[in-house]
Amino acid sequence: MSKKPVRVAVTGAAGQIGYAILFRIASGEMLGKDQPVMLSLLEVPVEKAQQALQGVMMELQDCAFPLLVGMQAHSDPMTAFKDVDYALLIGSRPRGPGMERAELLAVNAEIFTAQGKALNAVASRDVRVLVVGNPANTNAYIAMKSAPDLPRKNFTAMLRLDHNRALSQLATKTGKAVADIEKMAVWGNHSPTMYADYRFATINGESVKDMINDQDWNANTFLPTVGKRGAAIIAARGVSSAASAANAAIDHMHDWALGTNGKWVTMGIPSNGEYGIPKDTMFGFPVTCVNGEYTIVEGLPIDAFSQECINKTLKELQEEQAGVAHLL
Ligand SMILES: NC(=O)C1=CN([C@@H]2O[C@H](COP(=O)(O)OP(=O)(O)OC[C@H]3O[C@@H](n4cnc5c(N)ncnc54)[C@H](O)[C@@H]3O)[C@@H](O)[C@H]2O)C=CC1
Ligand SMILES: O=C([O-])CC(=O)C(=O)O
Repeated sequence: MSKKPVRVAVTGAAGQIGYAILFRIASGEMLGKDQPVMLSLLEVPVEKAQQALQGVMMELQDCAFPLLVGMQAHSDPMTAFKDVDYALLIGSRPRGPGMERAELLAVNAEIFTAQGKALNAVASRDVRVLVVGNPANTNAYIAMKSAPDLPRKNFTAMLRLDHNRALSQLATKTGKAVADIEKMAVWGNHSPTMYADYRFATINGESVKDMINDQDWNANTFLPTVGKRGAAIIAARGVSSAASAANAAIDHMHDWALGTNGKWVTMGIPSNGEYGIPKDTMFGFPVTCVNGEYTIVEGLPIDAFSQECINKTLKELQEEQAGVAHLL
């Protein structure tokens, strides 16, 4: 018997990432090739955006995806999020010329407060939320805080792009296959302060740290390359990463919903105090997933260099959190 369809909301559906992700969700790459989906697509109530969204929907229709059993365009989160099982919050306000960080945080706080409240009011009580729109961790924190009737653990932020970037850099450095790398971890904020940590990583059981054996490369090449990759892509393309961001969002939701078979992945999730990260901080942690639930990989030793990196990214997140506290 075929599975009952699930409702998937995507915000910013007519944007760059929207265009790169919707076709993959509809083809079953996110939730499985046996899982029918209904898409609930949210865009701003602006004629140009709504018209562009209609165009994307025409293309989705033209793909005749067997798993796509329904789709609707929306301009109000209260209708877009009705009964949704999964919500990918991609649309957000980008930083404009001369815009201060505080101003960016404030305009996004408004968007994610409204969307958190709408999820709280109308989404499935089990909705799983991924925030992609930047600043992703703080936007996810705002949405979580605005949805007190939903489980905190169901709000997550996207660190998977940093995780995947780190895997590729390590594969290139070691000359080994990405698929053979296990136990990668990325800690903290989706920003250049994130700490991509390969101390526990293995390739066919061998330690990646021992294989590379170069702390200077770690501190002065690897970490800045992964941390500043978003900016490097903007410099090269003129616009920010979209296909790789969409791919990371697919990976994040896929693994959360369908499990990781014991493999570690990175998710931005609300802390419960693990590794000394204050409760509720939306922080990148290594996790494993089984049956729609994630579990933090606990008990990893944190050396002095790692602690310094973790403290730095935590400090930035706490400053972002403090910057929006009066709006929550
Ligand atoms: N967490 C991560 O790893 C990454 C995050 N991003 C972030 O993802 C976001 C989206 O990126 P793109 O698709 O390239 O941007 P884009 O500008 O191409 O598209 C964003 C879309 O969101 C819509 N939008 C804005 N506010 C909205 C709201 N309140 N409700 C519904 N829709 C809304 C806009 O009309 C626009 O169509 C940006 O904030 C970007 O910085 C991008 C790459 C990686
Ligand atoms: O840097 C940006 O603006 C987009 C982004 O988050 C990334 O590519 O990691």
